[in-house]
Amino acid sequence: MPALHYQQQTLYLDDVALPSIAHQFTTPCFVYSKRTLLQAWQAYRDAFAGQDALICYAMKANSNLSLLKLLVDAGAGMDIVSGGELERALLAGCPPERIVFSGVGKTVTEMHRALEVGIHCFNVESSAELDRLSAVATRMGKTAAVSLRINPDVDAGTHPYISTGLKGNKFGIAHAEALATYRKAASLPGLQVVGIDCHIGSQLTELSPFIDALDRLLSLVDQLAAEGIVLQHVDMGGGIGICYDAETPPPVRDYAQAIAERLAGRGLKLVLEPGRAIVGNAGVLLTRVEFLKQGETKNFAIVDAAMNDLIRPALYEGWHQVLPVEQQEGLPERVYDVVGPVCESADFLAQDRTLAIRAGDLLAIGSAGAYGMAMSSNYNSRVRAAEILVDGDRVQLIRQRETLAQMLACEQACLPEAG
Ligand SMILES: Cc1ncc(COP(=O)(O)O)c(C=O)c1O
Ligand SMILES: N[C@@H](CCCC[NH3+])C(=O)O
Repeated sequence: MPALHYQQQTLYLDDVALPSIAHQFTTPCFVYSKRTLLQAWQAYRDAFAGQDALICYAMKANSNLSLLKLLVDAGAGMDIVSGGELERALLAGCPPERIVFSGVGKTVTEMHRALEVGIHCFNVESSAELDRLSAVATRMGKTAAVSLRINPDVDAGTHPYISTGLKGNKFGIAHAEALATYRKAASLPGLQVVGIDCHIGSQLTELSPFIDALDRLLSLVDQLAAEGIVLQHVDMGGGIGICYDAETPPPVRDYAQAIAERLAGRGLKLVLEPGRAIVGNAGVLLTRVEFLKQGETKNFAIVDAAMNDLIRPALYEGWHQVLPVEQQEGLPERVYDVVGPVCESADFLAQDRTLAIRAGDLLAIGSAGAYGMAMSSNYNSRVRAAEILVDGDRVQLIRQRETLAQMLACEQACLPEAG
């Protein structure tokens, strides 16, 4: 049984009817399937079981503590990009030696904390970052394990805003600079060079760009070894893309096999940082239609979720499935833009969808588990949505809806006393 399915015209996530969730928790809210989340994790774990692999879930995709804990308990490491994410990983019980720290702008404070707890590795993205990390580690009397993120200049064929491995992107160290930067890293105090990494983009639905990038990294590994800089691991960054619509991403087993063939006999450990592939299809955004409105050239379904809850359509023209939660018979089908209440024309969740709906109906926005809640904001002073986990027929609140008081607290605390 697929996680999302209709039973007598009502949409269920696993064994839970979605109207009951809306009734209990109101909308908008994110609803996740524990079974789908863990299946996606296990697919990665099983595919790489024969290799010496550390799979670090990229929590930027969804950093809900309860979901992190489920993944940590299932054996996941964590890929983090900030001090905040580090604290989340630790709160979820992730052993520090299973944490890798990515990102172009790590602060002194973040480096200090990561060294203090003893993370597995820093994925360093520039020569200036090497200097800073060396200084922080030396001051603390520690040694920082370092991997250099190399920008392999491979076209990932994904949306330009989520492509990261091209020359024009801010990420990583240029391929041409790689050897010189490794020499520098090897010479600095407080650092131990252990790996090489890349991340060429997100939502890749073909293997060839990953493989091209790996081949470029391995050629560097060989050149470094010839100079006496022997690496222990190669980190291939994020996971394979997911199916939002009609995409046909390759099975992770094929990816694992292609990597295994290339790493055979090299004695290199593998690190991976999948995010979207683990959590993307485990979640839906549940929303209610407030009004139907006929514009001059378009019909609008105005819903209570908005771009502040799910920004992917506005930001990258991300396509998400829209499913009526209760299918109605006898209603006319119309083509709608599904839009939110935010004052932006880009505030749409879907465009040009044929739906048979009425005001008051519930809609489920599909594949909203990754980069949904994690990218949400308070724009238009909207509170952040609740998050709910479904486990078979059980329902668990895993994040309360933010209250207005919570949203206002940081500013209210700065207001001068009345009087
Ligand atoms: C360095 C790094 N690792 C991992 C990821 C996770 O990528 P994905 O969600 O596509 O698996 C990202 C995001 O694109 C990233 O920037
Ligand atoms: N946030 C993006 C992916 C970029 C991930 C971070 N490098 C998305 O929703 O597709």
